[in-house]
Amino acid sequence: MALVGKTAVVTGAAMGIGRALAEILLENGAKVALLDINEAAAERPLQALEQHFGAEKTIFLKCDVESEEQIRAAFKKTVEIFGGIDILCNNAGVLNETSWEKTISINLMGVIRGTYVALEQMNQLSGGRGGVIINMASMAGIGPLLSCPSYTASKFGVVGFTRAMAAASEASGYGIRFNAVCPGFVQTDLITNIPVRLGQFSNLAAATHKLVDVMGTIAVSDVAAAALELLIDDTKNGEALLVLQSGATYMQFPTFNPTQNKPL
Ligand SMILES: NC(=O)C1=CN([C@@H]2O[C@H](COP(=O)(O)OP(=O)(O)OC[C@H]3O[C@@H](n4cnc5c(N)ncnc54)[C@H](O)[C@@H]3O)[C@@H](O)[C@H]2O)C=CC1
Ligand SMILES: CC/C=C\C[C@H](O)/C=C/C=C\C=C\C=C\C(=O)[C@@H](O)C/C=C\CCC(=O)O
Repeated sequence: MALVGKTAVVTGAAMGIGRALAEILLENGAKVALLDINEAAAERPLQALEQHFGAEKTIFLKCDVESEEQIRAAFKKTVEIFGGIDILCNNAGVLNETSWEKTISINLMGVIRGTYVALEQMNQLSGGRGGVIINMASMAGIGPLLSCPSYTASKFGVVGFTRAMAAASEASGYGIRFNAVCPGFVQTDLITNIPVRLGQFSNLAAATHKLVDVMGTIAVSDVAAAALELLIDDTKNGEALLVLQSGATYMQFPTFNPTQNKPL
């Protein structure tokens, strides 16, 4: 899908990966609604994006992805201003093993909430224009990160939800592609203060720091470039794209023969 003239919504867009997603979408000709719970953090990046791409191309909407009401209001405003929604990047996420219910509510339920509300606007079966939904998972959605079981569960959930929605969309004719991005460690605020974020698993902080050292970190622009590939390539649906220092790799998952219930 060419992005010129399209409208995108990015959650958690005030900083980090979300901000980079907004930037690459604008660079490729889309209009972008930046949604975030943190209005103050969005102020400067928004000014910079407005200066660079034009004030008419961006809008900031305060929105907590834990609230279906706020998501619906933000999407409605986006449609009023930009005329529709073609792309949703469910990106907002936290790492907090102490408030693990919140981690699940934002990282997994936030993706599901955002998707279901977006379907109201995007689903071709209900008058929408179709499009693409990108969900920000993690390498911890492919293999377990020992120091963050709840975070890992949230990201496994995001990968599973994305793949199931992709199949549902194809079978039903929503006209929407669904893909997940699974980055390794990325240079953002989320990988600071790791011991505090790990809560009862803070004894595993050293092992996690060691993994960061071994794997290295990637830049937010690497993640945005991977997301762009999934957005523009119309053949991609139900993919989980692992993004590491060594490059991006499409994950292979086992397939099952439903009649024999064993791996093909
Ligand atoms: N930094 C990393 O190493 C990796 C991050 N990810 C994922 O990428 C996504 C973005 O993370 P980063 O940019 O690294 O984090 P970040 O902490 O730099 O940015 C997260 C953004 O989400 C916003 N946010 C948090 N809770 C929210 C809520 N309830 N509603 C709306 N916005 C909310 C924050 O205000 C912030 O602007 C997350 O889903 C994260 O799990 C995935 C793999 C690696
Ligand atoms: C503290 C957590 C910070 C950020 C979370 C973020 O989403 C990044 C996750 C990055 C890595 C995920 C690792 C997943 C590990 C696994 O799959 C393990 O089962 C395998 C462990 C190591 C493989 C790497 C290696 O040593 O070659």
